[in-house]
Amino acid sequence: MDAPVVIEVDALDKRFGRTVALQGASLTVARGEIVVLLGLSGSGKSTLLRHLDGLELPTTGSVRVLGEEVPSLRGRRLRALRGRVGFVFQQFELVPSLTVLENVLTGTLSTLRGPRLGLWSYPRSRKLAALGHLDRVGLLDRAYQRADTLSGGQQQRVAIARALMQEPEILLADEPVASLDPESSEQVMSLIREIAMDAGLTVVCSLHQVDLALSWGDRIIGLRHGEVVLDTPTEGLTKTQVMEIYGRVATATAELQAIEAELETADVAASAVSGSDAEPTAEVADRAVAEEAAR
Ligand SMILES: Nc1ncnc2c1ncn2[C@@H]1O[C@H](COP(=O)(O)OP(=O)(O)OP(=O)(O)O)[C@@H](O)[C@H]1O
Repeated sequence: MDAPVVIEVDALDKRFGRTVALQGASLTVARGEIVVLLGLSGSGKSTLLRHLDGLELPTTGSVRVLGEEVPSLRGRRLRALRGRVGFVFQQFELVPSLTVLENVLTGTLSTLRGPRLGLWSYPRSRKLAALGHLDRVGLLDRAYQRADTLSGGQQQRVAIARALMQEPEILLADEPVASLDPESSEQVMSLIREIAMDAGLTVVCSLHQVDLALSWGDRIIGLRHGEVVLDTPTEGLTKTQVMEIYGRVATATAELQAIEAELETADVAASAVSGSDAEPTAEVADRAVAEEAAR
């Protein structure tokens, strides 16, 4: 029997003033699927993900998640949905001055009454659960360390443990490794996949690297200028085919060249950084793209 559909987006348009962020985006995701949202910066990946959690409202179109029409949800019903959908962000969004354990515990706040100040204020069962999730992400020995003393990769693993506190059915990840070096990126992506497979989680993760999308996801949904231009399983798919699909929909040669340049630059930066103590890939890639643009 086919797995039930848990995410259903239909003809979604989103405008911010005169900026068109999404146009006619439609997709469905079945329970347990591990999907990559692939696209360049500005293609609408974050905006799409944010609609799935009710953080953005559509201009037109519909967004159904776990059977709920998300834009119509308010108050308690919206919080209940968000409790079933974990979110991991590019910049981790931890509270730097709190311990790792307290940060993980904040993942449970929506289910507790009243504010929580300090570790003692959380029920013991939650603390044990938080320690279990920290163990799962390999950071049990860092539980009492301040979050801002950890490396970027470790902070993202804490953010994953925090999302797991909700025991989500769906995990959304918005460029979770964009600010990490290649080695940490690989660890974090592997971890997300392992956890998803173990728990039968549905994952939608935005990325801009074609190679990573191909090696990590079961399926790629490609966005370009807010439109879905690709929706296909990754098995048997090659980078060249992905580029061809983007090429076919690119209206101007210059635009296609820009796409290729950005993807190539990211690859070159990745190989330049791996195995050395150079600066993180994303920064190298961003600077190279900026230099290219300035030429
Ligand atoms: N709150 C906002 N107000 C105005 N414009 C916005 C807002 N959020 C997104 N946009 C615009 O919508 C478009 C899509 O942005 P979005 O962040 O979804 O793209 P993205 O693919 O996630 O890019 P990135 O990887 O750089 O975050 C961009 O042109 C962006 O400037």
